[in-house]
Amino acid sequence: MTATVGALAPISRAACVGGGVIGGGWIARFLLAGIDVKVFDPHPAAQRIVAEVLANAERAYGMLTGAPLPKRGRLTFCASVAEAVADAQWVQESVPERLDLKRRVLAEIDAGAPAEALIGSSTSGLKPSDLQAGLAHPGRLFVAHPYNPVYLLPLVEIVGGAATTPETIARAKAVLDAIGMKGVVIAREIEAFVGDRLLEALWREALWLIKDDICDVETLDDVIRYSFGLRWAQMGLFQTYRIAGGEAGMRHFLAQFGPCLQWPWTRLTDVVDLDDALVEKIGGQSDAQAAGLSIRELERIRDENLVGIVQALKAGQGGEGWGAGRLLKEFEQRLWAQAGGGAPAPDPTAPLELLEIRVSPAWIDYNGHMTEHRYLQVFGDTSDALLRLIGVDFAYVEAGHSYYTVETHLRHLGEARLGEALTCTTQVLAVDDKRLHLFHRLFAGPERREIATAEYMMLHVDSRAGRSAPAPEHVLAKLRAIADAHAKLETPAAVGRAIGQKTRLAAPV
Ligand SMILES: NC(=O)C1=CN([C@@H]2O[C@H](COP(=O)(O)OP(=O)(O)OC[C@H]3O[C@@H](n4cnc5c(N)ncnc54)[C@H](O)[C@@H]3O)[C@@H](O)[C@H]2O)C=CC1
Ligand SMILES: C[N+](C)(C)CC(=O)CC(=O)[O-]
Repeated sequence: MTATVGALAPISRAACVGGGVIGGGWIARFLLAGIDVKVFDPHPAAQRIVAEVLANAERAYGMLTGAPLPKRGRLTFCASVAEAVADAQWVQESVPERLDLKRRVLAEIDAGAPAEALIGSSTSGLKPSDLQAGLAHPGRLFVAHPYNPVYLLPLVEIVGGAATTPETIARAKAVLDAIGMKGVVIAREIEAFVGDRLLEALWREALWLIKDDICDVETLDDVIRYSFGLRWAQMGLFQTYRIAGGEAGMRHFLAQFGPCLQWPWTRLTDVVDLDDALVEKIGGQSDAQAAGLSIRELERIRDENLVGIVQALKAGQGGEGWGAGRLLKEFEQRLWAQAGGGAPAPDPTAPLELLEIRVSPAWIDYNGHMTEHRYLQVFGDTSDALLRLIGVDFAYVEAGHSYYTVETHLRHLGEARLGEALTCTTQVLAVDDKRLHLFHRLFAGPERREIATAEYMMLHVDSRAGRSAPAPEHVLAKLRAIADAHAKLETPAAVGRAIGQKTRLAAPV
């Protein structure tokens, strides 16, 4: 992003021990929150794998938000656990799911990390008390169980063991909240916590359905993704079933479907034997379902879909946001608040670069490229970025003043494709005590193809009185500084152009 802020969290240094599927996701999550990360993973391809996950994460963030993310943290690969954790404020352990291995690695982390460092384990099911056994400082160890992909899915189950201090839990929650995650504290430790208890039940049942030839893996996945999978992204199990009880709600639902629990609707108590034949059956059907797409390609498709879902949820509940969408909205507001204000340093040789974003999946129309109203959104976001730069931020608007757009002339010059990087620049053409005349230009791709321009007239308003009003001197001073610098730039040929102008000029023939 062009506009960046400092690290968001109460921490600025993390260590990740294990950089596989989940460790790689944590690394990306921390780095993109502006936190420096040191990594230890003995796998010979660890650096390549982490780089690929990070590239996917950056692509996804570019599509997810136009808010000013912090400057990316520094990534360092280390030769030992001790070197990785030596100055860490948060250490995240993500080594394979084996108690003996985790205990050995956690003992090394505990011995090498500063006394005040938090130590989270990504374990999917081991109890934190079992991980704490033998540690010199067990009070700072807790389970921080994330969901794949860690850089997009916000939930972390925070589970304390017998020795974990309440202060550790509170500090862990504060760090996660600050980096846009949702740390939920699980009241009592239990193997597999809450999420994996539920997933394990579904997984166990699914394996039986495949083994017993009730359906194949693709049919099973279709049953989920065309039905309750869609519901679960926005409401959980209980709220969904409350609605399913009709006007009488949850009590009626329990009365109607409670007896089914006694019927043979489940084989959950039996564990399926994952013998070679079943592994081969599932593996073969899964290969066919993937239709040649690599894991990285599937990850990118998954990420695009998740971005689209979270963005839809951001617009939910009348624009207030809902669930994971509301969390994103609140996170973005904090990012804007942290980035807002500050004296502009106008570069007299060029228009201001105020916005960088990638084309989101939800922005693509039936023509296969960015749909027209998203151009206006990008230009609007660019105007907002300029306003924040001159001090017209949330507090300013809440105090009853703002700039409103009164006229826009948008020209479409080219197309933008899914995932493409967009950059928007602004030239301040003129300023007086009420009016602000701007010219934005939108560029796509690394070669910066100019794909649109927008000329804006904005008016300073007293929003409570509902009429225009002069802007205060501190805002005007910042604007004039930019306008004076931009006065030396060439006025774009399209300024003042009207629709159909050329046709009208040629009409007398
Ligand atoms: N894969 C998933 O969907 C999820 C996994 N988890 C948990 O995350 C942890 C890691 O799982 P994955 O990332 O899936 O496994 P993975 O196999 O993808 O990655 C494990 C990484 O740990 C490294 N490693 C092995 N020994 C090590 C050592 N002594 N020191 C440092 N690194 C070492 C390996 O080289 C590998 O890169 C497990 O506890 C798992 O239960 C949690 C949530 C979801
Ligand atoms: C399969 N799993 C137990 C490792 C899954 C998880 O722990 C959470 C997830 O991301 O599904």
